[in-house]
Parts: sequence; structure tokens; C-alpha cells
Amino acid sequence: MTMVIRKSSSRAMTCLFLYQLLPPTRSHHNHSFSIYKSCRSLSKTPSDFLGSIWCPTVCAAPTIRSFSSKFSESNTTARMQNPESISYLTQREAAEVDEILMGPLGFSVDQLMELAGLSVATSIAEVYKPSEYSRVLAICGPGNNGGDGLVAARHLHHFGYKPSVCYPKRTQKPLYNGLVTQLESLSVPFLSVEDLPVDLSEDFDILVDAMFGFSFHGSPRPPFDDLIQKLVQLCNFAQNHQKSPVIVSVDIPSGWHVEEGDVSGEGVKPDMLVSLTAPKLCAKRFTGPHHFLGGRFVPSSIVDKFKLHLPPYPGTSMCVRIGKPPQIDISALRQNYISPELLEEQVAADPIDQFCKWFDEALASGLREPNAMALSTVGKDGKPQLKGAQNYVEWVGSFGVCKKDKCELELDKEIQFLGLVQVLFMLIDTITQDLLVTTCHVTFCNSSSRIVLLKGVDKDGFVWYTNYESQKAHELSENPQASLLFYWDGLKRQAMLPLHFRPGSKVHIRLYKHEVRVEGSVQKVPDEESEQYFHSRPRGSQIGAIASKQSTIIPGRHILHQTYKELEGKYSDGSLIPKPKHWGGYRLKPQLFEFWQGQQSRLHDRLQYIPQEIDGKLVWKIVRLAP
Ligand SMILES: NC(=O)C1=CN([C@@H]2O[C@H](COP(=O)(O)OP(=O)(O)OC[C@H]3O[C@@H](n4cnc5c(N)ncnc54)[C@H](OP(=O)(O)O)[C@@H]3O)[C@@H](O)[C@H]2O)[C@@H](O)CC1
Ligand SMILES: [K+]
Repeated sequence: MTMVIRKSSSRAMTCLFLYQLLPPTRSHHNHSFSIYKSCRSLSKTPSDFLGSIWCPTVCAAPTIRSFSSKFSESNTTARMQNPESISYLTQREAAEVDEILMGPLGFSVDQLMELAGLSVATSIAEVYKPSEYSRVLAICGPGNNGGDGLVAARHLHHFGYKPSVCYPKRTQKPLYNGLVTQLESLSVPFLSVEDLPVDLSEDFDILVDAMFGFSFHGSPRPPFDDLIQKLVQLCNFAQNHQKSPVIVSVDIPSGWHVEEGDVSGEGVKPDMLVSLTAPKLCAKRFTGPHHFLGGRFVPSSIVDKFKLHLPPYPGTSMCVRIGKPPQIDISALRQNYISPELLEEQVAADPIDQFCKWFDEALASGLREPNAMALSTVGKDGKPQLKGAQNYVEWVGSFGVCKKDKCELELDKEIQFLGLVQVLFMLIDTITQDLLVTTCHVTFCNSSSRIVLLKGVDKDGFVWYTNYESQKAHELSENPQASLLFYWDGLKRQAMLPLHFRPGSKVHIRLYKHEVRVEGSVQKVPDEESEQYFHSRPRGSQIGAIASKQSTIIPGRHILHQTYKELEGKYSDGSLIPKPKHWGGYRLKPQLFEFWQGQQSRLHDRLQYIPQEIDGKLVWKIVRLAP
């Protein structure tokens, strides 16, 4: 086996990460590997490196992907939009849109403000989770921009944040008085400028800048000049400190020229800008990570009149992202789990009972589709090792030399496998060019995985239904061993109530995470069982099962619709839809269970159930694995 790698110019030892998906052949001599990533030069001994080999970031290196924002954004609510292709309004146009909306188009200011404030709150919630960014200060100005801030504060309260409001120049109009009363009735604190701490970074996680919008002109007058300066100082503070509050500007970063932007270069630099109705020209100068558009009320007459190009709002969302979400390194994503310990003596003796207990908890936590499970299968050449062994082998050796501009690694054994090979690292003495240590991690992965839905579980095993001509069915016919994986994140567990629990006292809810892996052999369920389940499904799903020749290549989606429509017509009289022969269930008979529970500092619980026969009876032995 030959490994071709790029040579480092460093004279110290070099650690390299490589990987390659081997082509599906059975002969494995002289395969070449391509480099995935080379990391910085290191001058440690080989054993130092071996000590760190199983670090998860190292293992994850070949599959690094980019994820968006400070937390991953919910499904489709914030789509990427190209900022080049959208419209920006002048100050005059913004005011004109305002006049038309509230004149001939019949809107009231209250309505627009409510929708604008809701958009601001939902944009914030898209990016900054209340669990991390709960303490919000909305600084509200004297005009409608300030009104948007008051509305946003109310919605944020209902979303689970803890807002406070600084509203130094109150407008004495029924609309604004009403907004203040609403917040007061929710016990949202109002802070005067004097009440504000000198350093806002101590007390707040999010600062909503709702001082001025598109009617701002000239230079800010007191007290807003000082308030804007507080935000500017925070931007400077943020450059030198890890954690500082984020600034969210409503429509215009306050103090910026509505068209020219931050002319002096010394103004507020918000992390998020929520443009309302349509972005104003100054938004072109916004360089922060999160630009959203809100105010989902623009009718087509306005769009046509002002030739607006605005991104479409996804689904029922009140906001849409403009531009790409910032990219972060997946290896930096880290979550600390806190759960009560999972102890051997507390779990059920029978793993099916334990599974059902956790499944019920997942259901009670309101998780969507807790019956969704990853089903992994292998073809006939796969060699999955059941009974506790993981589905990979590892070998470490000292072999090979580094030649001129490539390194060759001779493996001393013939290996028969198909799948993924990761070379976790190799050490090269760049003076002698010797390969000192190479560690490879081989996954027998002509396996394939997909999500299926669990449709039944009992002492006989786990049942799901599918197409008997699909890839998984093909693999199961060649090799009936399979693995199921359940992943239940965000389970809620309530603390025990104290003996003398008084209504109104607090109950702390903890979030935790479970995984269950089940391995075993798979058989088709009896046809009558499949038949019975097939007819219990909605008629649409029954027709869908006939229409789709699963895993075959089709020329386009229209074929599915066409076939579906034909079948729908055929069975429109309500007659029995016959179950296709190629559709039915499988049952996995468990041979191994692993219950995993996330714990702090990665000291997770892992309990395995291994079947043993004692006096002719099946007994499950429970063992604990190091995390
Ligand atoms: N489609 C839409 O149109 C929608 C608009 N919406 C929202 O309305 C916003 C526009 O609101 P707006 O017109 O009330 O003006 P805004 O910018 O809040 O401030 C005006 C106040 O600031 C004052 N002020 C001005 N300059 C100042 C200075 N240098 N220093 C100190 N004060 C200064 C000014 O006082 P004046 O100078 O007039 O005495 C006045 O009191 C818009 O950006 C968006 O957020 C959404 O709610 C719904 C849909
Ligand atoms: K603003």
C-alpha cells in the first residue's frame, strides 16, 4: 500500500491527517491516499502523539464542515440570500413607503410596529438562544424605531428572555403609553440612563439598539449621544474580551447616516442588523455577521412601485437572513451535558424495559419523532464485528520512508476490506525522512445508513417497514446483521419536588441527552403482519409506497407525481389498495444494546447489555464502558 502525501518543509516532526474512501474492490495493495489536512509542526515524541490519538477533534478532522452562526439555525427559517441582488432604499424612499403604507394602503402605525417588533424578536431568537443570551437591554429612542424596540422587548419576554428597557424620552401618545403599560404588566424593568451600569457588559447579553431609524438626521443629541457612546465602547471592549454583549440594531445602527453609514468610522458596529420593510442604503456598509430582513407586510404595489428585490420569507417566518451565515469550525461546537448518573444498579435488568423507559421519557419531553432511528446495514463483503467491538480496526506501526516529495508507506499485511481508511496521524522525522509512527483507523464501511421509523418494539425485537427492493433490503438479504441508533437530544427531566412544595416555588428543569445503539440480526416480519400494518397507514402513504420504486434512478420528481396521480385515480372509489409484494417489515433481534447518556466534561455513561446463556436461559450482562 502506498501513501502519497505532500511534504512539509519543516525540519521538525510533522503530524499529518489523511483520509480516503477506498474504491470498492477486494484487492488492497498499492492504493494511494490523498492528504486531507496537515497540521502544524510538532516536536513531541511518538508516544506523546499516541496519547492524544483518540481525541474527538482529531477523529473528526477529515469530515470538518462549516456550520452557521453562534448556534445552528432552525430548519429553513433563515435562508441564505445574496446581498448583491437586493434593493436598498434612500431615506426619502423609506419615508415615502411609510406614507403610502399608512395612507392609501390603510395600515395603522400600531400594526406595522407590532409586525416590525415581532420581526426583530424572531431574528434575535434565530441566532441567540435564550439559554445563553437571556439578559436583554432594549434602548429605545423617541420615534417609531423606539416603538419597535418596545414591541420587540415584549415578544422577547414571551420567548423566554429577560428583557429590561431604557426609554429616556417617552412619547406621550396612546400607542407608546400602551406599549409601556404592557411591558410593566409583565414586570419588565424600566431603567433610567442613570440606573444603567457604567459597563453594560457585566449585566447584559444582548443590547437592542432601537434609538433611531430612518428619520435620524444630524448628530445625536443627549442623552442618546452618551448611550451611543456606551455601545461604541462595548464594540471596542468586544475586540479584547471573549464574552461581551452582542448589539442588535433595529433598521439602522443608531448614529449612522441613513444612506452613507458610519461616516466617521467610529460609530456603533452591531453584530446583527434587522432591516425593516427593505434595507436602507447604509445597510450596504454593515459588516457584522447577521443581517436579517423583517416586516413581512410589503404588498406587491409597493414592490412594483419601488422596483424592490427582496428575499422571500421562508414558510411562516417573520424574518429572513440576508447574505451568508458566518462559518464556524465544526470542531469548535461543544456542548456540556448534565444528567443524573446512570448507574448499573438502577437500570432495568432487561434492556427492552430500559429502552421503553427512555423512549417514554423522549415522548414525554415532546421530542419530534423519537421513533426515528439510524439503520446501518452492510453488504456481503462487510465485516461488522458485533458483540461490543466497534466497527473499526486500528493499527499502529513504524514503517516506510519519506522520499523526495512524497512519502511511501508499506503496510506489512494484506488487508481485505472495503470502506473508509483514516490515517489519524503520522510522524515523520524531517531530518532523516523516516516515517516513525503511522496510525490508521479502518472502518468496515461498505455499510450504509439511513433514518427509518420504528413501528414496534417488544421482547422479539424492533420492527420497521420499508421497500424490499431498496438498498437496505438488498444489503440485509446479503448480510442480515444491522445496527440501530436512536438519538434523543434535549430531554427534559424535572427535579424531584420537595416534600413541602408550595405553589409558585421554582422547579428546575434539566436538559439531557440519550443515545441507544442496538445491534443484531434482521428477519422479514411475516407477510400478514406487514399486510396489517400497510392497511393501517393513510391511503396517501399506501399509494406512495406503490408509486416509489425506492433507490432506483428516476428522470425527475414529475414521474412520482404522475404515477401517484394515476394510482390515486385508480383507487378513488375507496377500494382496498393492495400491498405491493416488495413492501414489508423487518424485525431486528437484539444481540447487543448500548445505553449512552451525556455527562459533564465528556465523562459520559455507557452501559452495554451483552446476552449470556445461564442454565439455558438468556441473561443480559451489564458492563460499563469508558466514555
Ligand atoms: N415602513 C415603515 O416605514 C416602518 C417603519 N418602522 C420603524 O419606524 C422607523 C422610523 O420611525 P420615525 O420616522 O419615527 O423615526 P426614528 O428614526 O425612529 O426617529 C425619529 C425621532 O428621533 C428624533 N431624532 C432625529 N434625529 C435626532 C438626533 N440627531 N438626535 C436626537 N434625536 C433625533 C426625532 O426628533 P426630531 O429631530 O424630529 O425632533 C424623532 O423624535 C423605522 O426606522 C423603523 O424602525 C416600523 O415600525 C414599521 C414599518
Ligand atoms: K436603531
